[in-house]
Amino acid sequence: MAQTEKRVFDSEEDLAVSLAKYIAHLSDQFAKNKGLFTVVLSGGSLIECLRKLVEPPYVDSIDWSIWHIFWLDESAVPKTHVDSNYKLAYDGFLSKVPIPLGNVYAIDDTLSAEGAAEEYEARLKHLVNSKVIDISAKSGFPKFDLNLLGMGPDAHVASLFPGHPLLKENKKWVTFIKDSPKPPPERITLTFPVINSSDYIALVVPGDAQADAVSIALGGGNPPTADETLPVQRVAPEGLLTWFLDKDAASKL
Ligand SMILES: O=C1O[C@H](COP(=O)(O)O)[C@@H](O)[C@H](O)[C@H]1O
Repeated sequence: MAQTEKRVFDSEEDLAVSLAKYIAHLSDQFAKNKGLFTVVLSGGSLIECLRKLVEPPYVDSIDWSIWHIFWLDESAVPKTHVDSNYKLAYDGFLSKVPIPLGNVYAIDDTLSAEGAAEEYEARLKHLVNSKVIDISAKSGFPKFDLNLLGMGPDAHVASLFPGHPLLKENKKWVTFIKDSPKPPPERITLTFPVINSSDYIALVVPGDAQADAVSIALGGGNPPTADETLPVQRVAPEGLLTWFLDKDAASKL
């Protein structure tokens, strides 16, 4: 069982402030101990929750030069498309902080979903060889320092959806889906073994739409189908899992 902590805030604003402090603290810790900080970004509401990080005091105190940015999942659409997780992250976060361009590893938007997944896995392997990304001694999968996860109302994380065979992928680092129940249908996603090799995972969940899923994951409730755990219930990092909930998301706990 992963080491887990739960933080509940009165408002989404308080959640965003605490998330910025948490990330800034980890960034300092990795700057001192490793000189590098590998960070994985989700799409969705996560990016809006990072808004305090691009404001003083954090924007000025963080050593952005050590940050290396990766994507948890991406839609198979051009980077200019409204469904692009790259576009969301660029507009809301990356364009506001001085992370070196060469440290931003976007998923290739010129390839098919299958091709982009293969290319991203090859790129991650290259970055392991060049010692930008660690490998977990325990799992043999890439080990990111911080994984910033969101969760959908159906308890999906990344592009790993309830009941989908991809939940059980245990060999690939990066895979693709062509029948996503949430549009757009074609997506690229990191797999659970990679997600769970992370040193730190922040599961950032604002809003009441996710309250049922939160209550199943944290309150011991039953998943909709008894024989199938929800995607979020499979999140169990080697390091520390911290839930960031506002009071609406935690309302059914
Ligand atoms: O489709 C996606 O949804 C999840 C959850 O999004 P949210 O808006 O409900 O927080 C997101 O984490 C993922 O990156 C995205 O592709």
